[in-house]
Amino acid sequence: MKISDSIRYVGVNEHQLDLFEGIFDVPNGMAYNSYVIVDEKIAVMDSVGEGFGEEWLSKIQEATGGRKPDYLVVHHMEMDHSANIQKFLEVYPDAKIVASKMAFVMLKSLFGNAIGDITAKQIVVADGATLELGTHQLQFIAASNVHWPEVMFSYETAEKVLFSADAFGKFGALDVEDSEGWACEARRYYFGIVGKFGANVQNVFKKLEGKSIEKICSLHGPVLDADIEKYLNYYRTWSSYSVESEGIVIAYTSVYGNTKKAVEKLAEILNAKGAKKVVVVDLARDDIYECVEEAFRYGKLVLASTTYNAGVFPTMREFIELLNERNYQNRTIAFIENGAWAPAANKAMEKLLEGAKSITFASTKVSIKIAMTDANVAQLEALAAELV
Ligand SMILES: Cc1cc2nc3c(=O)[nH]c(=O)nc-3n(C[C@H](O)[C@H](O)[C@H](O)COP(=O)(O)O)c2cc1C
Repeated sequence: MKISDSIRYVGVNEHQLDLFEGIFDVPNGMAYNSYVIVDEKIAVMDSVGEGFGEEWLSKIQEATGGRKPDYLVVHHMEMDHSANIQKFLEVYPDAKIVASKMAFVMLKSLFGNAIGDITAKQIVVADGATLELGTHQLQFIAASNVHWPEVMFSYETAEKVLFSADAFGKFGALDVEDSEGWACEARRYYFGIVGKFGANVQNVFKKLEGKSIEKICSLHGPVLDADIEKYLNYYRTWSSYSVESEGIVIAYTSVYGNTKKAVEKLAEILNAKGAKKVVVVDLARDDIYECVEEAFRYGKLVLASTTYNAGVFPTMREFIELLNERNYQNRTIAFIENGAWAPAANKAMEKLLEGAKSITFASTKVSIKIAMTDANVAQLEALAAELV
C-alpha cells in the first residue's frame, strides 16, 4: 500500500487475537502498522507483532524493490511493534537500529543474548535529534509515557508526516471496515490505554506546535491523511480531560433487576426533560472499556449500584477504579443505591472517588430498598432536575 511515492505501508492485520494487550476485546482484529521510507537511505518504521515476521519482511522487500534498508526506527518497544527486530537484523545485518536510549535497554531485556552484540548497530536518538535519509529528514520527538517511557514520535519534514507511535491508534484490523468511523474505537483505545497519561500527551502537543502535519502514521489503525485538525482536536480534548459531548451516562449494576428498573426510569425522566443525550450501560454485561470511554466522553455520570456485602457491587468497584486510574476529573457525578436491609453503596462509591479532581457530586442521592417506591420516583425526578 502506498502512503505517498516514497512512503509505503508494510504493516499486517491480526485476526486470531483473543484480547489485545491481554485485556481489550477486539472484535474487528488489530493492525500492527509499519512503514518504509524509500530515499537515498531507506528507513523502516517499527516492526510488527510475533507471528508476522515473514509477512512483514516480504512486504519490506517488495516495498524497497529488493534494496536493503539502512535503518530500522523503533518508536516504541512494546512487543506488538518490536517482536521481529532480531529477525530483521538476521536478514539485514548491516542495518542500524535507531531508537531512544531506554528503548535499547528494553531491547536487550526482550532479546537477551540471543540478539548478540548490537553496539555497533545502535543509533541512540534523543528529543530533537534528526536523521537524514536524502530528501526526507526525520526529526525525533520524545513522547515519554505516551504511554510507555521510551516512546519517540518522529516528524518527516519533506512530506510533513507525523509517525506517532501508539498515539492516534485504534482497535481494528485495516481489512475490516469500521462502520462506526474512527473516533469510537480510537476513543476506547485512548481511554483504555493512554487515558492515565493526559499530561504527557499535552507535553508532546506543545512540542508539535508550529509543525504543519499532513499525515499521521500511527502504529495501529488507518493512516490519517485528511482533516488532521479534527484528529488533533480529539486528542486535545481527551488528554485535557475535557467534556467531548453534552450528555449523561448512567452506569449501573443489578442482580435482580430492581436497580435496572430505577435506572430505566431515570433515563425516561431525563429524556422527558429534554436531556441532549442519555447513555445507559450495564457494568456487568457491557464491555467495561466501552463504559469507561462513555464516562470520559460525556460530562455527567450517574453511578447506580446494588449494595453488596455492605459496600459496592464488584463490577462497580472495578469501574470506579478504572476511572480513578485514568485520572477521571472535571465531571458531575450522582449516586443511586439499592440494598435489601442496609443500603450502603452511595457512601462507599463517594469514598472510592474522594481523590478525584474537580468532581461535583449531585446533592440528590437516591436510596432504594429492593423495589422502587413513589418516594424513590420523586428522588429520581429531583435528581433529573439537577442533571438537566
Ligand atoms: C451477595 C449479596 C450481598 C448483599 N449484601 C447486601 C448488604 O450488605 N446490604 C444490603 O442492604 N443488601 C445486600 N444485598 C441485597 C441487594 O443489595 C438487594 O437485593 C438489592 O435490592 C438488589 O438490587 P437489584 O434488584 O438491582 O439486584 C446483597 C445481595 C447479594 C446477592
